[in-house]
Parts: sequence; structure tokens; C-alpha cells
Amino acid sequence: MPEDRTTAAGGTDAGGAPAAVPAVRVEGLWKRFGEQIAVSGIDLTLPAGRFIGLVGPNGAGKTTTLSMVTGLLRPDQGRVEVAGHDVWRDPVGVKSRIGVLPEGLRLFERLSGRELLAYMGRLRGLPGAEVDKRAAQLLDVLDLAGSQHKLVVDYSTGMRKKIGLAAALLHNPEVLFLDEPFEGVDPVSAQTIRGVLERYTASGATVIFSSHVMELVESLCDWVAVMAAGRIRAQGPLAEVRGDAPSLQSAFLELVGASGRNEHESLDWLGGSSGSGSGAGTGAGGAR
Ligand SMILES: Nc1ncnc2c1ncn2[C@@H]1O[C@H](COP(=O)(O)OP(=O)(O)OP(=O)(O)O)[C@@H](O)[C@H]1O
Repeated sequence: MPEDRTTAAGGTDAGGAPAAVPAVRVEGLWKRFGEQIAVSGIDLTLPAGRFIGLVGPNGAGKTTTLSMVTGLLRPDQGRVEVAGHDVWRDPVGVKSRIGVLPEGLRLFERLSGRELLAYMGRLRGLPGAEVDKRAAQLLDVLDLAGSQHKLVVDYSTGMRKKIGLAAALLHNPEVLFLDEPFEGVDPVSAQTIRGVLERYTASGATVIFSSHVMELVESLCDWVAVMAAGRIRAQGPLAEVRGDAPSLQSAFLELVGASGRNEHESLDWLGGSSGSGSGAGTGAGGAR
């Protein structure tokens, strides 16, 4: 991985020279769903060539943010640039430079894995022979070669993630967005995906992925943005965001205001030590 030379604000490098074009620049981004504010006027600068984690608790606004950044959801307000191109003014310019593995990935179920990649490659404008070559290599590396003629509808959760990843990588995008790429994936497949992503970022490309698994983010990412209740609570190099905390997990709990939260008293009926046994209706003052 390259040495960090970008300030947390993403403005200049250590020598004061202008920083390279960031992978993503977000300014004043808002999204409401009725009364619910999902994303609350966030600013975000994610440098290129990094392995970036967008972390936050359930409902923090990660998926909504990624959907707006990738042009899948129109913001109420704000600006988004990907690799220097405005997502809403230059949608084709942006979409040709990105790969997306969205949450709840919908695939063409009645195609085989191989056919799906052939179709996606042609949609991306790649010549047939090139699609064939890249598809064969991706299927091989992702350990899907043996299932390439199986219909996608018959794929397992992990296989779906892997074929979705292959489709997102086929055109060799500059920036790859992944919403919870490791959810429902077994450790062997996770390791395979991880290897592919590490190889991809080592060549200078950017991976931006959302997760609430802190250990994973800590072991993979060199840059993180922490989101809670629709706002960005911290962003910067992993070591900077972690600060003096023993782990990203503790820093995260501190940042999202969940540190030291103790709810066990409201569950005093739960488990063997409560003395209330398995019977219903014993109440808080049950036999002790
Ligand atoms: N289409 C929608 N209609 C109404 N509310 C929505 C919609 N999409 C998201 N929200 C709300 O916006 C907030 C942010 O949701 P979002 O899915 O972006 O969070 P998240 O950080 O991705 O959560 P998770 O980790 O649980 O997937 C939540 O309160 C959610 O209920």
C-alpha cells in the first residue's frame, strides 16, 4: 500500500502540493424519506488508491450514501464527484469508471454465471474475445469455474456475491463500491474475495466498502469513514481514526456514542441467572 500523504481533509499532501483527484468527493449531501433523515448534509473526501471502509451501526445511512454516490438514488441536495466527474451531470462518465456490488444484489437469475459475465461484458462495451478471457480468469480466481454453467438462481449466497463481484470487476473500474461484500460469505470464499480485492487495490485502484464488522475493516482498510445517524463522525487514515483506542471497535463505540451502554438491567428476566426459569409470567420478582 502507498504511504499516506493525504491530510484527513484530503486537501494537500505532506509537501503542500495539491492532492490527486479523490476517488469520491461529497459535499452537503442530504436524503430524507418522509420524516426520516437518512443522510444529514454530509461532506466526505475519499482518496484514490486506497482500501476504504464506510462503517456505521444499522440504519446509519451507509447504503443510502453509497446509493447516491453511485448514481442509483437521487440526493435531495448536495454534490457528488467520482474520480473528478459529477455523478448527476456526467452519469455515463461516472458509470464507465465504477463497479458496484449493491446490497440485495439482483442478478439475471436465468442466465448461467458464465452467460451473466458475457452479457455484462458486452453491456460494458468490451469486445467478445476480451470478455471471454476476463470472464474465464475471474471465474477461475473466484473459484466459480466448476459452477460457471449453473443458473444463477441456483447459486448459494456466497456464490452470488462472487459472481456479482466478477461482474463489477469485468471492465476494470477505477473505483469499486461494495455494500456489505462479506455478509453471508463463508471464511474460504471471504479469503478468496479478499485476495482479489487486495490485488486490485495494489494496482492503484480504489475499493470502498460498507460494513459493520470492525475486525474486517481494521484488517483490510487503510482509510475509514465512520457514520452514525446520517452524519459522518470521523474520516481519515485508519490509525488516525482509531487514535489511542485499543481497536477500531472501541474507537467506533466511542464515536457512535454506544461505549459503556448497559442495557442488561432491562433484560433481567433473560438467561439462567435471573432465577425466573423458563416459565412465562414469573415477573421481575420471580422465585430466587
Ligand atoms: N427507501 C426507504 N424508505 C424509507 N426509509 C428508508 C429507505 N431507505 C433507507 N431508509 C431509512 O434511512 C435510514 C438509513 O438507512 P440505510 O439503509 O442507509 O442504513 P445502513 O447504514 O445501510 O444500515 P444497515 O447497516 O442496517 O444496512 C434508516 O433509518 C432507514 O430506515
